[in-house]
Amino acid sequence: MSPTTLRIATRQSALALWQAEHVASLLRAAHPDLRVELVPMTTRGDEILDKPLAAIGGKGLFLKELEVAMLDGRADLAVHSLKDMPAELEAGFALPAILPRADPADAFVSNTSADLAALPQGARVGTSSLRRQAQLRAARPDLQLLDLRGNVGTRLAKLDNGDYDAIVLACAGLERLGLHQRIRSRLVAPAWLPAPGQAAIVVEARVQRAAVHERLAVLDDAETRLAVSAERAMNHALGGSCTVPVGAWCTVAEHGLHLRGMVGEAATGRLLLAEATGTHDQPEALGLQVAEMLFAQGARALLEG
Ligand SMILES: NCc1[nH]cc(CCC(=O)O)c1CC(=O)O
Repeated sequence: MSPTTLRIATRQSALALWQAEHVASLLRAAHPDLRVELVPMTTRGDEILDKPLAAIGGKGLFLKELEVAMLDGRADLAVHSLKDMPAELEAGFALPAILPRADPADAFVSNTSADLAALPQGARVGTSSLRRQAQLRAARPDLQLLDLRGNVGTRLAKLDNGDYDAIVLACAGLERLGLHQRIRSRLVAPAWLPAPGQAAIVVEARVQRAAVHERLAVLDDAETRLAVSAERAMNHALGGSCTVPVGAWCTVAEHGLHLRGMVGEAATGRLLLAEATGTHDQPEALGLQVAEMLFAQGARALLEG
């Protein structure tokens, strides 16, 4: 029997709520008979704001409570930013819908400088992402890199407060929150790589709930699924977690896929880069191939810190 109500588990940050509401309205439009409700909740990851994510257990912290709600029957699905998902899904869960990707670029945000090159010598840049730190260090070894965690709004407030000369955020998140005007310049591939899965919103549900999957199928974007499958396969092969600086960017053309991958070292700004092309039917094989190329360049030493 097809469900008549779908309850969406979501975190309560402004970005998470926007994304859950976005999925809800797409579902209501696709299925006029369906009731769709949000079930907002707080996760461990939202509560611990004073420590780097890597030190407190990583990305799974933002998912656990939402997955428990699905297991308990308090929610039917959960909406996430794909880049916040661990490389490996929890057993019994699937991603029945991957939405069309937004702008995957990172954003340079500053009240004083127009872009990275314009920052004064020794300027203070805030980001807790090791991937962003490594690429900042590579481009501008002189910069002072400072930790910065919290929701998008919190990070912007700390910038405006004068704690930093610039910060780096995802363009997609700023656009969703109506903060497009905060983007001073875009940090774009191939010179700057986003996180695997950046700018893709995904819907998670229990594997066994086939009727829920049927309702969600209409939201799935085949091209985005191909691109992020390659990026996530690469990240997974590299042992990907948020404790390692990994960037990935896959483009999809009629004749095939093109994947670029990066493993970096935040402390030195050393970057290993690799790229390869593959076919539409084997995005994971392409991800593995680029991971192998990075290992051949010595990625293991960087990944093991
Ligand atoms: N780590 C938080 C997070 N998770 C997803 C996004 C942006 C939206 C997306 O990538 O879909 C952000 C904010 C940021 O990195 O600036």
